[in-house]
Amino acid sequence: MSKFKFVDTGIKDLYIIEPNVFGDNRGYFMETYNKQDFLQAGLTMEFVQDNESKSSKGVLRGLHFQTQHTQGKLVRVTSGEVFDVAVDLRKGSPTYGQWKGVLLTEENKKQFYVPEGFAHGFLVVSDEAVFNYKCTDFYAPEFEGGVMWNDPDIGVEWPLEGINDIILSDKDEKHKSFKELDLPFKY
Ligand SMILES: Cc1cn([C@H]2C[C@H](O)[C@@H](COP(=O)(O)OP(=O)(O)O[C@H]3O[C@@H](C)C(=O)[C@@H](O)[C@H]3O)O2)c(=O)[nH]c1=O
Repeated sequence: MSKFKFVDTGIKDLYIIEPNVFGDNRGYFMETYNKQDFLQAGLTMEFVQDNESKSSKGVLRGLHFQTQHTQGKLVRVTSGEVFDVAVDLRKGSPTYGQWKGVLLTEENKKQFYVPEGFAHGFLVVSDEAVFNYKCTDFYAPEFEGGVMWNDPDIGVEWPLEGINDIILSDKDEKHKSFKELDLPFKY
């Protein structure tokens, strides 16, 4: 029996994954990844890099992708809360240009699998958040790309209530618009 629930998002290959949490008088235990269970659900990717970042409220990291060494990302939050977003950038996909957002929190322990060919980003909605993720390919800064978080054609509905300032990196201030992108991703 799989220790995970793989929830369809309406976008092919993009999943919300809910782990089975075993609580007892000591606290809890959960598996956060299990190759066999993922394989059984049709998720055949292999991970080669694990990352962690910490950010304060209002930090928005995104929307990122790599044009070569494209990365699938299995993401989760171990402290705090973020609104996590994936945008389908695969030409020929029936959901090309569409986005999906999910609240990932320390409490709900949800994970999001963002496959290759998607832009990915998140907004921190708690005072601080620690973000952890596994990637299917290595960081390749020479192939880094991004699209503006507030691109009007993508139209992500970020939960901005209670957030006075959006905090971006210099890199994230300068991304192109969706219309200006010329991407290699195929469905
Ligand atoms: C992403 C990454 C960054 N770095 C370094 C480069 C830089 O000096 C510092 C911070 O990098 P960045 O500003 O690109 O970090 P960040 O804005 O957190 O980038 C991440 O954002 C989220 C939304 C993603 O989807 C990730 O794939 C990644 O793009 O860390 C690595 O050494 N390895 C890595 O894999």
